[in-house]
Amino acid sequence: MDDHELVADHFAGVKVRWVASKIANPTQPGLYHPAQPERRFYRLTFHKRHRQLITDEYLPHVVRVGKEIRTRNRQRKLFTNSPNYKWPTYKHTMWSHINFEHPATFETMGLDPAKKKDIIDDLVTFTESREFYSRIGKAWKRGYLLYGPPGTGKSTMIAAMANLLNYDVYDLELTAVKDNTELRKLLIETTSKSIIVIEDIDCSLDLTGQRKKNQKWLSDEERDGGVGGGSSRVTLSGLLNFIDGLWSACGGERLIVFTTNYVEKLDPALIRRGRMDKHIELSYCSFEAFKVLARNYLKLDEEEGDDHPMFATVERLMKEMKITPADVAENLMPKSPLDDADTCLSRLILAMEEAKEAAEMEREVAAARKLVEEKEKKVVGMVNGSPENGVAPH
Ligand SMILES: Nc1ncnc2c1ncn2[C@@H]1O[C@H](COP(=O)(O)OP(=O)(O)OP(=O)(O)O)[C@@H](O)[C@H]1O
Repeated sequence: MDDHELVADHFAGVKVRWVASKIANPTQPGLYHPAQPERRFYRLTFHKRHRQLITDEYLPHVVRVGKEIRTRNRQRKLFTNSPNYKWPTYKHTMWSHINFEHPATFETMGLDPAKKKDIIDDLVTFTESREFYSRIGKAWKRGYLLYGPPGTGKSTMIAAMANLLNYDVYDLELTAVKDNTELRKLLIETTSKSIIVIEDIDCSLDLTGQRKKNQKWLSDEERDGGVGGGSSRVTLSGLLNFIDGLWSACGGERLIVFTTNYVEKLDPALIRRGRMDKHIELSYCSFEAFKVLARNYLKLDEEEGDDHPMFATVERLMKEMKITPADVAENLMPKSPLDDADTCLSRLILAMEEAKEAAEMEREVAAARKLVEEKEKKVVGMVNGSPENGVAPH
């Protein structure tokens, strides 16, 4: 607001007026008195019969909405503990950061609409549940496990989550963490309204549940599944403490997201509900997901987007073979200024047909190999005279 500008507002049927004012500082700057800044303030006027409403409800409302606007407008950050990122920071912290500017949104994600809605609803409900969490005595946090083959959109979804909720992202590189103590320190430095991400959790730690028992020469931490190879000594139990302890140690809303290509490799303790509350499978591209991508990449309008003549072929091929959203996206990407929707769709169809042929060929080769192996077994059985494996020699 400019000086002396008047702004009217309405709250619960009551009209109030705000005026921006300032008071110049009366003290003259001198040798021992540096110039003081003027004092700025807002004058709020309303009828005195509304005093109760204004002090009890309106002012808290203004503060809350102000905070929301500030959060919405703030520049979000991507923090990382990776030793490769070394930007100078104002004060030394364990995280370095850059501005988070990933453009992914749920609208642009190729995902089945029902699944998309379910995830968005879950996230929005979480952010609006501060009182609920406090009432049931749980820390205000939620864990998501994103799993599926490479190129199905796990990282993209994390960016879409951050953009939807206006959260910062802490990309935790577990292999760069020295030990459990350092893990805890990193955790304590994270702020509210953030997503803590551990990508490819199966590669970061020995989390298979196959603890290295009977190896007496190993330290407790190494036996417990500490990261091997490097200098990190983060263990599975350290990570479990991280997830559980974090929430009790830090207030404010936080999400923790793990991604993996091999969900079956993970220790069940790590992904049980309560730690990873929502498990989301990201899989090969469905026809519904393809339509979202086609609409975005080819700039088809709503009507054309569901109706392009080549879509029927894509739909048929999608039933006969598997293709990741990443491969669909790559094929739909124009490769020259002359590429139009038909060119991009033809390229995608060709790629799908080639991939289907290659998969069929692979299946045939595998079947032939199996046949040869069975024949070899039979011959060996005949030579050894085993009646189970083949015909016994006369
Ligand atoms: N569901 C999707 N919707 C839109 N784009 C996608 C989707 N999945 C993948 N992509 C595109 O493919 C690229 C790779 O996707 P992404 O990195 O999110 O996959 P990922 O599942 O995290 O892979 P990885 O397991 O290898 O880390 C992205 O840059 C994005 O453009």
